[in-house]
Amino acid sequence: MKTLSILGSTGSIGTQTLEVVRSHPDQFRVVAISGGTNLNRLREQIKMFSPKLVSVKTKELAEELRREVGSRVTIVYGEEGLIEVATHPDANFVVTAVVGSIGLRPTIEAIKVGKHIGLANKETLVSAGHIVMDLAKKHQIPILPIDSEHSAIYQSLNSEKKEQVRRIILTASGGSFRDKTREELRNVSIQDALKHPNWSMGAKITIDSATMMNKGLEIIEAHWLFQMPFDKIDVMIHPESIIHSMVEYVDRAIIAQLGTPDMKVPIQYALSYPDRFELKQEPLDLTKIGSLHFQKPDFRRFPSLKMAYECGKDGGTMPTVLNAANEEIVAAFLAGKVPFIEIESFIEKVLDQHLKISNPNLEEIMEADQWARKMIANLLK
Ligand SMILES: NC(=O)C1=CN([C@@H]2O[C@H](COP(=O)(O)OP(=O)(O)OC[C@H]3O[C@@H](n4cnc5c(N)ncnc54)[C@H](OP(=O)(O)O)[C@@H]3O)[C@@H](O)[C@H]2O)C=CC1
Ligand SMILES: CC(=O)[C@@H](O)[C@H](O)COP(=O)(O)O
Ligand SMILES: [Mn+2]
Repeated sequence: MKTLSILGSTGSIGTQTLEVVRSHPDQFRVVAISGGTNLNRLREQIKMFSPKLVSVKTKELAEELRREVGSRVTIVYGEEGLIEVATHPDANFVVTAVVGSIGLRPTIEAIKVGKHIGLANKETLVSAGHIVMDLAKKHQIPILPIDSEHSAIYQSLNSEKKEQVRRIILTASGGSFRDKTREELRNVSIQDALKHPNWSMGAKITIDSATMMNKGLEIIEAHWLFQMPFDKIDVMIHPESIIHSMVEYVDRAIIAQLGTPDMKVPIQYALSYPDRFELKQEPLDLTKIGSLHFQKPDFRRFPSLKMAYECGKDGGTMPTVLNAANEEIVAAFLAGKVPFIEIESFIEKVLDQHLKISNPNLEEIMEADQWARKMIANLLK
């Protein structure tokens, strides 16, 4: 039986993780969950899954929830609350489905106390991949990818020798505005940006898909998860999101994982690994789809991709700053403070001013993260 702590249980990945748990009650039990501000969803989840520990974003929300649930559930809050959820002694597996680099410290603490990790929270690896992967190696902790592309790669690598991999090919839908020129991006609305063509996801990642920063973050995520150099990680636009990613081997064989766009597949795979469990879903019928399409991405159209490759290769605190600046400017876009077309130029300005620290420790990572956030705030004034 896997006993789970779920960081971000009220979000898109969190709720789908709980659906997987519900369909296999004999395999999984929920021990601890965390949400941010969505108390209604947490109330439902407490009723349905009876966790021992629940974390929320603020002290006030914790007090409100505590009054309702009494002593049968422990309620905690803030970053320390996330860490308590991630390290709960009764859990053996942590699903990191919180959004943003706030997931970093809880993931690190979970690894230190021996929890296996199902990782959806890509910002953690982008921000401090070297620290997280070194710790996982030291404590012999498996990090199972939940991100659909990385799950596809994990399945396609199938324990073949790393030296025999020629390249990883990450597929990308191209996001909400794939066929628009940069000129046409000038007047797009928040609502339009939030309409992903294939996936229903949280707001932040949906905007990242539209700028293709999501793919940029995924390049860095793949670098750390699979220990691949950046020149062996390619991106290919594939509008249908049926091929979730591929691995090309030295003999030119390409192995891919396919499926309808449904995050329950990679979530369940991470939870059930090394087994596979039944998943009730319409089967993929390629004869109904008929044809699949592929394009090379244009770096001028999607400057986030270029920035991500450059920051990944530069290393040190550059990816940390890229990620934190992106989180802040996407939040500003979603709050109506900045037009979509300007997202990348804000990030570029912050990167230009950053004095890189090579091989940063956790404290230096946190400082670089905070510095980038302040820089965006100043630029927005
Ligand atoms: N959605 C998807 O299909 C995919 C997502 N991912 C990755 O998974 C992660 C989660 O994405 P997604 O589920 O879409 O995001 P959502 O926005 O749907 O959910 C985010 C979760 O994080 C919580 N949260 C946000 N801020 C805080 C905070 N400051 N403190 C505590 N909790 C917080 C939210 O709580 P609340 O809502 O209660 O405020 C919610 O539970 C991201 O890193 C994303 O890149 C990767 C692949 C696919
Ligand atoms: C479902 C998932 O893993 C997302 O990261 C998805 O890949 C986003 O789609 P894009 O390919 O548009 O970034
Ligand atoms: Mn993805």
